[in-house]
Amino acid sequence: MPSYEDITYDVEGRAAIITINRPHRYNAFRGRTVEELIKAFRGAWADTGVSAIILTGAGDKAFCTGGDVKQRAETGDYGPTESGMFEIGNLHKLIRDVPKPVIAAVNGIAVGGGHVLHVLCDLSIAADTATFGQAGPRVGSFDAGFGSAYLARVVGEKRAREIWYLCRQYDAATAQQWGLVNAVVPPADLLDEAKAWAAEIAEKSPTALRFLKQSFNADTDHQAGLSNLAMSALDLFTKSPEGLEGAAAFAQKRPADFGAYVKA
Ligand SMILES: CC(C)(COP(=O)(O)OP(=O)(O)OC[C@H]1O[C@@H](n2cnc3c(N)ncnc32)[C@H](O)[C@@H]1OP(=O)(O)O)[C@@H](O)C(=O)NCCC(=O)NCCSC(=O)c1cc(O)c2ccccc2c1O
Repeated sequence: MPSYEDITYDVEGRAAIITINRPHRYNAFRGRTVEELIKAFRGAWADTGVSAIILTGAGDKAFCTGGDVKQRAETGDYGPTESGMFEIGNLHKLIRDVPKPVIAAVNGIAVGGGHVLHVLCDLSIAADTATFGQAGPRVGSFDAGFGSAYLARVVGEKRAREIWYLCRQYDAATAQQWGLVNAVVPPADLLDEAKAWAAEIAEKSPTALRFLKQSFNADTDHQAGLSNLAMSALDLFTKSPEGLEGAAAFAQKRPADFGAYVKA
């Protein structure tokens, strides 16, 4: 069993429970977090005792607030990793490719890359205190891959554009009305509800579920190519003066000034 610093990994019954465990940073991910999430998802894939995977965040404030903007403001990247790579694109593909249903138990704020993670999960159950949104254009980032294209499949073009262009936070009731989440429950019931869904899934044919997941994915698998392109673009953009201004403004708790970057 690998030892983890940024996440916890547990198996209860036939459910693997993966928890992002950086509450001091509102469960924002750095390179190491992403690397550990990949190991955990691969472990759950390989474990024949696991029928479904629950992804959640530690504490009651945040599910995941995306990339660690403070780390980015300090070092210009998301910090060191064993592989030397920041593998968020591979994590996105893995959540889709693991042939077992992934349930997001959204226990608080899901924003930026954290919002993208729940969107990519097969199912989302939210605490009624959870909030949802994208933040990239406010902090010098964007996800022009699954984070925008697949989001538009889930909520429709107009709503996806609103979410990205305005960077607002939406409450759980709105998220449910928009089809972003399957169910909303009181915070105290969230994990039990997710486990109950996982137990219900565990009674079903794993082979049927595997084929169904692959079939649902097939229609949007071309977005993986778009995601590769988007991550290459993002790597360049987040190191540009415009991208760095967004991260610096967040870390310095001031509004970003992107005025110099408007192009004709
Ligand atoms: C999440 C918030 C809306 C919460 O606001 P609130 O007012 O409730 O709380 P605070 O702002 O006081 O935050 C509490 C505490 O947590 C720290 N924190 C919150 N979010 C982050 C974060 N993402 N990184 C680091 N630290 C965070 C915050 O600083 C406070 O700590 P103090 O010690 O200072 O008190 C609000 O916090 C917010 O808007 N957060 C930022 C959300 C955000 O911009 N996320 C990142 C978007 S970019 C991204 O996710 C991303 C994803 C990718 O996949 C990429 C891939 C490749 C390259 C780049 C990528 C990328 O940038």
